[in-house]
Amino acid sequence: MQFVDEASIIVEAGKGGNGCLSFRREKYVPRGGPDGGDGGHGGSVYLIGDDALNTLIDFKFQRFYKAQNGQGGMGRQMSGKAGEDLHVKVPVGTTVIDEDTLEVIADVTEIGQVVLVGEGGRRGLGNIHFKSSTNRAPRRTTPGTEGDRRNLRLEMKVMADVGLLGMPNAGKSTLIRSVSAAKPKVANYPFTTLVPNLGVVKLGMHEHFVMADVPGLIEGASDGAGLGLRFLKHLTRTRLLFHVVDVAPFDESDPVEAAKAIVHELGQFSPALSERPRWLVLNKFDLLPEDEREERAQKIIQALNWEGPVFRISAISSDGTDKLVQAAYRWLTEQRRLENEDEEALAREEEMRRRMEEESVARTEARLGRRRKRDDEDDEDFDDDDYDVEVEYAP
Ligand SMILES: Nc1nc2c(ncn2[C@@H]2O[C@H](COP(=O)(O)OP(=O)(O)OP(=O)(O)O)[C@@H](O)[C@H]2O)c(=O)[nH]1
Ligand SMILES: [Mg+2]
Repeated sequence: MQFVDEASIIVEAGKGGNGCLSFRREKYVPRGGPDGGDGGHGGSVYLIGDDALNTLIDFKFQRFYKAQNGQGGMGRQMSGKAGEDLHVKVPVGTTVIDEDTLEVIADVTEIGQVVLVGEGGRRGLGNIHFKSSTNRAPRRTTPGTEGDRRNLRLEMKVMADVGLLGMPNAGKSTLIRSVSAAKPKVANYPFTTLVPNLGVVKLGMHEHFVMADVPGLIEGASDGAGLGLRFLKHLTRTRLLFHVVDVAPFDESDPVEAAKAIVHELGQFSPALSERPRWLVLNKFDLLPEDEREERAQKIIQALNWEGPVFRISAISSDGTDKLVQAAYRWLTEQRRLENEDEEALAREEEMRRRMEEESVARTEARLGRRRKRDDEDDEDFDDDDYDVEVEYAP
């Protein structure tokens, strides 16, 4: 799954300091010569690639970046201090675009890569420079020039490694809140999540993976019920799916039926996606008395003929979530290693992508057919063009 994380910022380099107009004034030295010093150059703004950052979220809170102005020149031939440069850290993988000309200024692809985005203003010259044989008392100076000011758009493509799948209210957003810094809205009603959310799950300094929370699915979604299946396509590029099941729905609906419905909808939407590695994540165990838990788990596992990994968690109290994300991280790392080593695995992955693309084309065609039939219906929901989603951060 590919999300585009975006931010708009303004960078402003420092103004150059003005040159100074001054004459020597000392006792016993009448009519001293010019001694106005130069201004200092304005500080420049640079972006620098940093691998400790994974998202552009910080730029939503701070939009304005200004380097220091150069100091003005002073009497007694003293130059002003240059303004300090400003280095703004951006995640590796950031594309920098001039928002006014839409020109791509740079792709930050390496750690420590430095990109000049705002050049500091030039210093002004003091009157000391303008002394000549004909003019011994020049009153001329030059002003410092303005620093560059630019509106920049930062864009970063984020791939989600793990996608969450489940009924509305299953606790998907609660899970992502508990294991990452993302804070999507959580509420006890269906369809709380309306747009996909991304969370970066950190396990250590450099160990992390990205998890995507998408709106819940319900039975009939493949025919357009609820929010439909359009969000599922965002899961097609994840490596691993967590099927989150609420083991104790508050409306006392049957968790087994709910779990089956998801598997069914997934198969309807995309046979290829339903072959993606998937783990069963049984959630809200805290709501069951201890002596009923295992029985409930077994019931769901058997009804689904489930043979893959199963995790029992309580997203709200973070019970079992550490184990889950650690297992996922190990699995993802192993998977990447295999893919790097094994050309066959790579080819399988390519083949899977190709199939998903074909399916997507077929779905679009089928929808167009349906649309022609009922063209009075609201077809906004069936827009296939929103493949790239802007990442939504909760405030
Ligand atoms: N007791 C308990 N409640 C939970 C747990 N996980 C989630 N909930 C509650 O279940 C409700 C739904 O949680 P959400 O995280 O919003 O569910 P969701 O799957 O994101 O729902 P949609 O966005 O509507 O698809 C909220 O009231 C949560 O507080 C849990 O482990 N235990
Ligand atoms: Mg949600």
